[in-house]
Amino acid sequence: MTPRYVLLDRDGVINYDSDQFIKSPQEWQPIPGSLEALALLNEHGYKVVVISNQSGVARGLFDEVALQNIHAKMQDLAADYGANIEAIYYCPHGPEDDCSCRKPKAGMLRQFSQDYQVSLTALPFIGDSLRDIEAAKAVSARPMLVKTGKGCKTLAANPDLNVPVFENLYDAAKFIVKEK
Ligand SMILES: O=P(O)(O)OC[C@@H](O)[C@H]1O[C@@H](OP(=O)(O)O)[C@@H](O)[C@@H](O)[C@@H]1O
Repeated sequence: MTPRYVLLDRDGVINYDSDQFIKSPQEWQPIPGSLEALALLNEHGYKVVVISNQSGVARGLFDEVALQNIHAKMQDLAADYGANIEAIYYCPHGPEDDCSCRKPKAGMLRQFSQDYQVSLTALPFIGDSLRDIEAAKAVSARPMLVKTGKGCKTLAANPDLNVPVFENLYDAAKFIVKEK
């Protein structure tokens, strides 16, 4: 059976976000229910892929070793719930770097599609920011907004978004797995 995928933003969706960035494993703390959400998706045949902007690298706030250590903690805690994150794509560049991978550009989504030979059309992409939604729409994926992280601010600033909105990742995961 061809595996199905769900794409996730990281900060503000899986873990608490911070205006000071998430700079270390100690600062990476899961949002309640998010690790259970990963397990729920896996149990229903969905593989989970993270798509994340990490401009803190370009800003010199942390290096890629620290980022790898953060992701090792995320994977370890997910495994404690029987969940697995299939892949993590991140953009280490800053707003001024004019790269092709920083959301709202869709470079990371396209790279995933190429790596896994998976169509992005209608693929769920769960995020908390407008740039997550825009990146999804750029490749005809299926944006879904959560109200955690920057989600409430995103909703208030963009009342006509016309995307499904969920309280949190667990509610979004329940919605996805209930679909045929
Ligand atoms: O939500 P994802 O993509 O997983 O990661 C977002 C983070 O990389 C950081 O993105 C920054 O945006 P700028 O990169 O400064 O525009 C700020 O919003 C930080 O608060 C936030 O922690």
